[in-house]
Amino acid sequence: MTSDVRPYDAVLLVSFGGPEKPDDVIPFLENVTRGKNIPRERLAEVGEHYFSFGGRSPINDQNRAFLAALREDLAGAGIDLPVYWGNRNWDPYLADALRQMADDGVQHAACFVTSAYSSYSGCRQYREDLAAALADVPGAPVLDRLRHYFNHPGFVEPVVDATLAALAELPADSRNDAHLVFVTHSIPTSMNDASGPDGGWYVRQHESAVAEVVERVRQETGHRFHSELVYCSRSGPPQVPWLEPDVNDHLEALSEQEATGVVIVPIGFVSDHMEVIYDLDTEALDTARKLDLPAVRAATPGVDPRFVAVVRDLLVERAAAERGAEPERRSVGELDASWDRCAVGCCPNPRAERPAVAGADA
Ligand SMILES: CC1=C(CCC(=O)O)c2cc3nc(cc4[nH]c(cc5[nH]c(cc1n2)c(C)c5CCC(=O)O)c(CCC(=O)O)c4C)C(CCC(=O)O)=C3C
Ligand SMILES: [Fe+2]
Repeated sequence: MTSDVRPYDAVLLVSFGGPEKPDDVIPFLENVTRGKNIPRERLAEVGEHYFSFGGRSPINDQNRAFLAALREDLAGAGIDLPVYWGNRNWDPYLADALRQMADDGVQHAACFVTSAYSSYSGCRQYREDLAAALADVPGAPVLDRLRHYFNHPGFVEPVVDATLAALAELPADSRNDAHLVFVTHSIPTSMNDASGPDGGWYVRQHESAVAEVVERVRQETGHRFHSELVYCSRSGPPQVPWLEPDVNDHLEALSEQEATGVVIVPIGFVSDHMEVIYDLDTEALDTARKLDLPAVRAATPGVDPRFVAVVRDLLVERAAAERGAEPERRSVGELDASWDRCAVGCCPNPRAERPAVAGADA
């Protein structure tokens, strides 16, 4: 039975954090954008996205649900480990979680980050913020980071099922020529060019996940759908190039090409973040409506039991590797299972170097 998790004595869920009431919105945005080159107009605009949902991001509730499901999953597999939760940008902060862990005598924790892909924003920035939190907390545990899971079957399978379910919701006569529009968070092209150990991994990992979902949808439906990888939530000054096309521009192009319908698959997001409920459900679906283009947004993995079990699989896998074994590393598609420790210089900070945990140099 694969329940040996030595040397780990805790799991830490590491996430972004989000505001929970209107008064939180501005301080949260200040936390996110400190030291970043984000125009004031963009900040005001993003603030309005949060205010239009009552000043409350869905992300913390998503993480609470994930924590509950994860505790149940581990207990069900006979793994008796405490699970903690800390965010980069909002309460409960990473340092709060580490303080609690130190008080509880935790010595060696495995971190699961709610970002599936490699980039400075999705990887090293979390590792830096964990290092900064460690520096604030005497007696905090040693931290390892569980590997990227964009190509773990427990992530890919829920996305496939969600895509099939969304396809079934399209009007029957628009289904066969529908496009699968895979969406992820845009980042500066320079950040993609530098992502992973030798560059380009952010897009490469997405393309591999997309290809695998499209192939599995073909196996299920007997039909290879048109598909594209596009982007949402661009920020930064207009003269700085970010990954394109934007999902709204892409929908317009599809409409001009007389596409019959689209399924919007938020492949870059593990749960319903503000980007999903605003940038996709509010803005992109509105664009599609104006274009008279039938569109359905596919669900995110959220608390799908297969996705929750990814944490356990990676925990058991990494624990075995730390004990010197050679565990099976599950992955699907053309890329191998991702690395356990990021190489020195992996996903570099575009501004200034800061200490980071859990790298090859740790
Ligand atoms: C790759 C990536 C992910 C996915 C990986 C991961 O999940 O971590 C992600 C997630 C998220 N981004 C989020 C929110 C924001 N991101 C911003 C700004 C930025 N994101 C960037 C990239 C990413 N972001 C970048 C390059 C910037 C520019 C500033 C900078 O260089 O850092 C801003 C500032 C305003 C704006 O400029 O839009 C906000 C408010 C939330 C919370 C949502 C909620 O509340 O539900 C989540 C999960
Ligand atoms: Fe990295």
